[in-house]
Amino acid sequence: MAPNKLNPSGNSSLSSGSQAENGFISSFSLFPEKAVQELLQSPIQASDDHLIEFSEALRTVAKALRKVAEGKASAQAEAAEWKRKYELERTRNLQFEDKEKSCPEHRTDLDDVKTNNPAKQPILYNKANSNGKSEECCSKNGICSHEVLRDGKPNSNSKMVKKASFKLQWCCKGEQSDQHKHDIVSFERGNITTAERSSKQISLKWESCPQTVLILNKPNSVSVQILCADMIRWLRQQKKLHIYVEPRVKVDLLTESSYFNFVETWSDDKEILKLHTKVDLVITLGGDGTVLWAASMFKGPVPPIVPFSLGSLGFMTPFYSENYKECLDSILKGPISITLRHRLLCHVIRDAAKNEFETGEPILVLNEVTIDRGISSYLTNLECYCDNSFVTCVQGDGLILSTTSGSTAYSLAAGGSMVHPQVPGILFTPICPHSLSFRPLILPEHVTLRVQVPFNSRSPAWASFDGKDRKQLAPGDALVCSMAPWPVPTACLVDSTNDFLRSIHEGLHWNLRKTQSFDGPRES
Ligand SMILES: NC(=O)c1ccc[n+]([C@@H]2O[C@H](COP(=O)([O-])OP(=O)(O)OC[C@H]3O[C@@H](n4cnc5c(N)ncnc54)[C@H](O)[C@@H]3O)[C@@H](O)[C@H]2O)c1
Ligand SMILES: Nc1ncnc2c1ncn2[C@@H]1O[C@H](COP(=O)(O)OP(=O)(O)OP(=O)(O)O)[C@@H](O)[C@H]1O
Repeated sequence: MAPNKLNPSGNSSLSSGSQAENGFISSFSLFPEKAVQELLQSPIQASDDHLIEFSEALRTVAKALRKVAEGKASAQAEAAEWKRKYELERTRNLQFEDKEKSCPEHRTDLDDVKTNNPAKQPILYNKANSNGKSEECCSKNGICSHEVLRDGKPNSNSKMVKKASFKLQWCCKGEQSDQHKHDIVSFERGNITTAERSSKQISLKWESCPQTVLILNKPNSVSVQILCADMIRWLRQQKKLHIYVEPRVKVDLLTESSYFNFVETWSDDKEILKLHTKVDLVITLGGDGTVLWAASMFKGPVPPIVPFSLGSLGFMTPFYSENYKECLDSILKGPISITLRHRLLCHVIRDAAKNEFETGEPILVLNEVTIDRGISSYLTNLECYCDNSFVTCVQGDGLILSTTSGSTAYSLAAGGSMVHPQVPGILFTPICPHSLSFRPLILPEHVTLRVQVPFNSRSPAWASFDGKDRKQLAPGDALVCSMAPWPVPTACLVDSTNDFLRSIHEGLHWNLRKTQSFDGPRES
């Protein structure tokens, strides 16, 4: 039997099987094949026309739906941006109000700062010191936390030590400059906050001595445990510092010796939220993962981090543990060259939520947020919007939204460019896109990105944050992401550029090639 529209395979046994089950088909089987085809010719053509009409209608509906989704995305992105701005402004206002209450004579100058009067910005205010002498708080080439910290309310907890004050300075090509200093970085009570991002070399100078250090260890490492105990003894005996460790580390230390009774920790995870108000300096003992862990503990401002390398790669860990005493000695004296590593603030927005504000806690990432297909074998289908514009639909294994610090991590493996960590920007890197023309992008730091799992997606997507905390994104859910106002200040061994270049040379053997010899053909 030849193939035809009713029986494309031409398989007669199949059609006879159908006859038994289906009276409609069996009535057609009484006609000869040609007659059946003639009979069906005109209705099938008609139904083809209907199909064409129907598919055109579907296309129009899809277009309209895309428009609606774009409108919704743009409204939600705008709402997220306004929420971020509102929260930032509110925090600042509360801090200013606190200060005004505790120090009403500063009202005029603070008002100038509040209203961004550039003429008044560089100098915060002067205040009589304990000897009655006038003391300038903020010197010419930087901003300092001196006054802010000195004015802080006395803490009810007698064990609490006030945070050390410090001054931030930055320079361009070796020259110090205080231009834009209040636009770029500000801090209240010793917490660093960025209003805009700086691309200059930044140096931190202590105004008073650091007194409290938090040490974070990579787990399950004997060498880290030994180094940590040794470092704590030295910091206590030689530097008279207060020391915090994680509860698990304190247990290990006490098992070793009751000498470590003085080491402080926390019993309730809520106390972690207040750590930034107590800690002057964070020391990490591990690899890049421990720096990511340290950053994740601070949901707002982050104290300066000194990362010691006890891992295999160490892009963010420039300090060698062998000479930790000299390193810490010089860091505690200052000044320290620092890299302000920008973070991304991510919100998962559930379609079931009635509005943006019903969604879960925002998540901060230092490297990247990844949206991938998880265990599903289907292509991801992710609609991406940047501010109010449709960017593209990602069809492939997924998408990485990375900071410039994370550009040497997962994004690099997916074909993204390596970017100096001090460059402000968001990397938009597809993972195995099923399209030859999908090249990675680098977007400016001020944009809000939205990645939406469309309702017609064949499977859910999965978001993970610095390689952790996987969350399912069901069809209709979205992830909104923008640059966070709280960078992670990490101490540099030399400076941010030297450290970055050293890490790509040593860590990745970047552009390593034998030099061509002079011995050979050359231009005459
Ligand atoms: N295919 C990949 O390259 C791949 C896959 C998954 C996760 N990752 C990365 O691992 C990170 C989590 O790190 P972890 O230590 O918790 O997990 P991990 O122990 O699996 O280590 C992953 C590796 O990434 C390196 N790394 C981390 N941050 C880096 C950075 N900013 N620059 C260069 N290398 C970096 C680490 O040194 C480590 O060698 C994620 O944020 C992601 O960037 C990479
Ligand atoms: N204090 C900590 N508590 C819990 N987990 C931690 C802590 N510090 C690090 N981790 C986790 O342990 C894992 C390994 O840490 P890290 O990358 O520092 O060491 P590593 O794997 O030996 O280094 P490298 O990746 O350079 O070889 C990471 O996933 C990190 O998130």
